[in-house]
Amino acid sequence: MATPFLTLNHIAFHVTNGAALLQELVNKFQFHLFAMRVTETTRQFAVKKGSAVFLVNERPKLGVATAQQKARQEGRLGLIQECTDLSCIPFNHALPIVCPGLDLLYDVCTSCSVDTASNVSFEVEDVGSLYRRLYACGCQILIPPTEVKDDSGCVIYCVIKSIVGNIYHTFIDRSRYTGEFLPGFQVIDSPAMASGLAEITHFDHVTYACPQGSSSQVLKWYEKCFGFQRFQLHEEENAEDGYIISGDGVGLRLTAMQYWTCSKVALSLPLPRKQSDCRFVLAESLPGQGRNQVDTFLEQHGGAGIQHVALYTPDIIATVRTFCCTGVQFVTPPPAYYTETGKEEEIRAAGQDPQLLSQLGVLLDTDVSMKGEGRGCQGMVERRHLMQIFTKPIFSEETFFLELIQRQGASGFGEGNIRALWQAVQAFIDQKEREQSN
Ligand SMILES: O=C(O)Cc1cc(O)ccc1O
Ligand SMILES: [Fe+2]
Repeated sequence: MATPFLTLNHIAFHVTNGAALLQELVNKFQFHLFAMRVTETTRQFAVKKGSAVFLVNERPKLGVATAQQKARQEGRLGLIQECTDLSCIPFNHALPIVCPGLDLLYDVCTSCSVDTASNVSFEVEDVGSLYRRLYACGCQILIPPTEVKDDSGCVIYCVIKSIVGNIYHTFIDRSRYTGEFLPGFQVIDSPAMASGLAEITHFDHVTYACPQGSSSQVLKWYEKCFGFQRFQLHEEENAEDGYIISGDGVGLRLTAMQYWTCSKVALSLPLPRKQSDCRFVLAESLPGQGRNQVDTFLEQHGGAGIQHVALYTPDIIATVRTFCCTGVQFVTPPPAYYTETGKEEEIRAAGQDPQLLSQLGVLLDTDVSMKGEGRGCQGMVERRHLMQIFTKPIFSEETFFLELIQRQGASGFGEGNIRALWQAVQAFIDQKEREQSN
């Protein structure tokens, strides 16, 4: 079976209060609200920054739907006011329309009772053939290929369930659609906020929190169904075990995978294959290491799911500075991180200011490798850098958070950063638990 070419279209949330998450993404993370769909029972908001698009799905208000349907049948109700109060949207734009149809479009309602990021949606060339492949693989199909049209054309999409927790995937062929987002959405003509000093270009990776021992099965499923391939995060990583980081309170196994995307730059034959920009990381805790953030996620989320999404920024310093002013809260790395032997020199060698990084809580790791070795010439040391920071959880539970990442040549993850990020998240969770028990 030919490997399907995928392009990330959007990542969708399912939340109880869509307007609150919208506010957070727009006001704090400076995403731009560009399309929305409001029905009698549900609201869907699409926001973007660079090529990173989030879709905020508000859980349908089923009680309201039933009462309203009844009222309407009895001729007691015209347009429904209750669900269309969008006064919290920080833009002046035309009053929202009430679209026909009660359900969410391009998604399904997740059974998850807490707020969650649960759908990674891809653009594909041929939904029909992908659907046949997925059907043959025994995938659970939630919405078979379905056509949706509006004045700008039509798309075909299907939705399938991943084997990981509450994660779904929507596959969309939008080759016959010229609109901004997807049919059924009202495009919002609001000026994009100047991205200014907080530029995000794309999603760098999506990390799933998985139960212990499940990563290899998940990897096999994604390989079989979508042609994903293993991606090595670290040169010392073992093919069977993944990248294991343990000791000093850390007990983490990471396994990464990537999909193939068809380069849109040159569509000449042979069909160009390009590694995806966005990778998938499977994170599981190691046995016997005590309480930890992956298991906290599984407990509070009610099972496996998307633990975090990493947003790529070409200037992490400027982005973190801006986000601190807009009210984004970041976890604090262990203070010892910046005073470790050699860290200051390492940061300086990367062209960064150690004091500034420490003030902002940005982590920097270096991947050192030999270049030109074994070819008769003298090996040269090549240093590639990686800077990262994690936000505090976005919802009220210790579940989903965002990451900012800037890569300077390094394509994997460094152990120092993973340890420090783990400890930073753990310190936050432990502190919150202490506060709650007092
Ligand atoms: O960043 C990642 O995708 C992996 C990761 C997960 C986690 O729980 C803590 C640190 C870390 O680097
Ligand atoms: Fe990450």
